[in-house]
Amino acid sequence: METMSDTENPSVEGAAVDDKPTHSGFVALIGPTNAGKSTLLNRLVGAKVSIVSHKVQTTRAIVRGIAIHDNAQIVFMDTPGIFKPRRRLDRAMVTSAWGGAKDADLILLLIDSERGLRGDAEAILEGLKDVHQPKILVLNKIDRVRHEDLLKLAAKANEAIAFEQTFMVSATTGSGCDDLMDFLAKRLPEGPWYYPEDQISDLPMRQLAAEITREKLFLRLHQELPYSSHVETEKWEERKDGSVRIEQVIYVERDSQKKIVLGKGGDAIKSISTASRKELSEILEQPVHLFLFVKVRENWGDDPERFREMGLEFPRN
Ligand SMILES: Nc1nc2c(ncn2[C@@H]2O[C@H](COP(=O)(O)OP(=O)(O)OP(=O)(O)O)[C@@H](O)[C@H]2O)c(=O)[nH]1
Repeated sequence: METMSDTENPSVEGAAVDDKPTHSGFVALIGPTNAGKSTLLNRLVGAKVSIVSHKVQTTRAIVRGIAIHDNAQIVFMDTPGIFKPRRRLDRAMVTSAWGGAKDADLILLLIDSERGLRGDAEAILEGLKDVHQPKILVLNKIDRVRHEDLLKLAAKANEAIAFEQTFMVSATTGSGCDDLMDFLAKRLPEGPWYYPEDQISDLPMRQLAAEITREKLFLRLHQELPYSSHVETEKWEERKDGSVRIEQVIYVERDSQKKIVLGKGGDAIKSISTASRKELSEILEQPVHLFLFVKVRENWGDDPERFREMGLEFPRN
């Protein structure tokens, strides 16, 4: 793998092979839950770094995907959904999301154009007024709405905030995504790249592996399981034969949830495990032996230790 200090890597010197200057920077994706942030991130980065599921509030900690487009390296910060906080964990997520926005070079506000500005979107627009970075509006799910409604929505949002640009995209079909990337690549400041070219995510592998299992868990059980479940990778053992043994614990809050995760005769856990193992071995390009355990841990949503593990700050009030 090339490193930033590798003199062979032309980007380190601030100029790419064709002598055009390199650009790089951080882009925060902000938006109400279910706006499609994870789907868009996966499309733009071209590799799975975040969870896509039908369940709201799947994204907890900030994860990043890195896209290379023309001479630019675009580092995306996928923020947790911003919504009205109830529990402490929820409040930490909101704080973390805004924190992410303030660290970024550019802010992308992603709106589900079918839902428009109702509910959380309005609160986010309000919050964005205090954020000074350049803001870009991205209307998503354009495959679901009429063009004239899109134009009305764009006008309304631009009345509330002075967006530098408005894009209309569909994260699922990819429509409009190239234009967005062209813009971001040019708009980010000139400068050397932050990460080696072949690095797609700076999420530690253990955490990425936990995210993958969590995704399978939600995909399989999204009707029955509350989003309060959590996956941790406890052991990671590279073996001489080139395979890896991974042990993960799925934490739930109640015994009844444990039964759901296990399923009848272990059906559910088996299929979650198979799906996760398959994807992990594709990503890691090595055979994976995956062992899943289910444990009940009550009120983990109020446990400071969990916050630390997820890279969040425990709120004091
Ligand atoms: N029709 C359509 N559906 C989309 C599009 N983008 C995302 N979706 C769907 O919208 C739902 C939510 O997408 P996610 O990417 O999980 O949304 P998110 O903003 O990351 O959600 P949180 O993690 O809860 O913040 C999923 O069912 C996606 O398949 C789109 O462009 N068109």
